[in-house]
Amino acid sequence: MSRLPPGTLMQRAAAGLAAACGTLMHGTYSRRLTVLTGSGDNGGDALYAAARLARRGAGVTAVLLNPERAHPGGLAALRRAGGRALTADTPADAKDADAAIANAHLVLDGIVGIGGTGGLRPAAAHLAHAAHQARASVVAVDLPSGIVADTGEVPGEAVRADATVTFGTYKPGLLIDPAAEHAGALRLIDIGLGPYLPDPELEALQHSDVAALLPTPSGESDKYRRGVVGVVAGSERYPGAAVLAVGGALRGGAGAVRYVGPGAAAVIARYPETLVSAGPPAKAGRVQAWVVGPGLGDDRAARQAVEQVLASDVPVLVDADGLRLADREQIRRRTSPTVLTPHAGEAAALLSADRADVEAARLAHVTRLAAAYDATVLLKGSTTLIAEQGRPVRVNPTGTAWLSTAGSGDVLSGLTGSLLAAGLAARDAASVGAYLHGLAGREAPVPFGAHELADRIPQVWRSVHPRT
Ligand SMILES: NC(=O)C1=CN([C@@H]2O[C@H](COP(=O)(O)OP(=O)(O)OC[C@H]3O[C@@H](n4cnc5c(N)ncnc54)[C@H](O)[C@@H]3O)[C@@H](O)[C@H]2O)[C@@H](O)CC1
Ligand SMILES: Nc1ncnc2c1ncn2[C@@H]1O[C@H](COP(=O)(O)OP(=O)(O)O)[C@@H](O)[C@H]1O
Ligand SMILES: [K+]
Repeated sequence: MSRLPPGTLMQRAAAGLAAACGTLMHGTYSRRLTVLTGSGDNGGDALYAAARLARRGAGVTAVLLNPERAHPGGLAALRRAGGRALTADTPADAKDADAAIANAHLVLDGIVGIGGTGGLRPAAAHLAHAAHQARASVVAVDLPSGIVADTGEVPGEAVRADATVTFGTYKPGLLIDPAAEHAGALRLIDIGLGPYLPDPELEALQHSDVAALLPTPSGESDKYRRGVVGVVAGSERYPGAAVLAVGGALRGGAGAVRYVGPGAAAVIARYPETLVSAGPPAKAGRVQAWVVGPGLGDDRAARQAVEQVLASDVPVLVDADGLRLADREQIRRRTSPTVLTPHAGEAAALLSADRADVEAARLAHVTRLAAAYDATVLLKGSTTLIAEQGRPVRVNPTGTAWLSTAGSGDVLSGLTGSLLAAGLAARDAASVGAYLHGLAGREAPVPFGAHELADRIPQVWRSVHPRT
């Protein structure tokens, strides 16, 4: 801001916002736009954008939450363009304000942006509620008011938007649930901040990033050089978990999958290419990474298997029952990478916290878990996050709620373990595993069973990396 004439960034933001709204309303003439206006610069962006739309023929009503502190330049511009302003808490205006929201084609949420703290105050919450009830599309300016921009938490009432037009850079709250669910479709407006932004605290891989990380065999390759992944999963009671984890592992780029446990007959029946050993893991042949835990149960053999795998000197992925059985100090002492893949309930148990608190504050909890275990942690659920101490947290941009089906986590752990065996760093293996798994969930015809996810991986692999 200090390098540019005053107001330049706001004008850039308003121009981008007006263009996006014009597209969303399919034009401006005879369109009715209502602007919910707070007292900060977020309201200023909204008012200047509305003034541009009013000049192009839209009928604009601004509802001011705090008239004395409404952005003066923005309000003057709106009035010059023929827009009208109402005061939210004046009884004479309140009815007109409700009508303007109910009859609008589009409602702009300019209540608060990155300066907001806490949930919406009552007057703002009333307008947000009215907008949600109305037929209008709701477009949030920079972010849906009431969410925490930096964390994705929603501490109270918040706007529910159909789309969010955000400026300069994505905010964590637009990418992490529960806040991300309030944002709708995202549109980023470049206002020239790029060269001046600090390193991100949160990052999301794109197709090209994933393509560059995918393991590809070369002329020198043989099955051992490609990496062998060992899978310790399943039990007499849950043989299916072994099949699903091996199914994921066979599609993750390792050269061979070695299965250790009581589910060998079921595994071989479905995947004859699997190498099987009766166990325990310490007696099985050499592997380049282990996956331990899905459907393992919690008897003595299971406990011993987890301990032996953690005692190895190769990367280990611990999932499901493995998370309950693993000793925290043993994980902290390991010198090879460890990846933990809890869902919110398992993460809560590991941290002695409440599941609901984990789901309400995913970023804080995944970060805490990575520090407490000195491990790479992939927290599953409506938003998947991958944390490792000292590195930006990764948020997975793929996925669908259809993935919440029994056994889908088993496929993910096999897949991710295979990427580890193929030589990816722990954080990359977890991010790429979640990315492909989430794409498979989007591509598979719904409703699907977890084994269909595994079958879908080669197709999404090729869609990410067409030359394979
Ligand atoms: N910083 C920048 O580089 C740019 C910022 N811009 C805009 O400026 C916004 C930030 O503006 P401000 O820092 O003025 O802050 P905001 O406009 O986000 O909000 C601050 C105001 O809202 C009130 N408020 C805070 N929490 C509230 C709550 N829970 N319920 C009701 N009212 C509440 C406060 O009293 C304060 O006056 C950004 O989100 C963006 O829209 C853009 O104009 C582009 C450039
Ligand atoms: N609401 C949701 N939206 C998107 N993905 C979800 C949702 N709920 C669960 N998932 C994903 O589905 C998978 C479920 O894994 P998990 O909880 O381990 O189930 P299981 O133990 O039955 O295999 C994970 O990849 C998780 O991220
Ligand atoms: K807003």
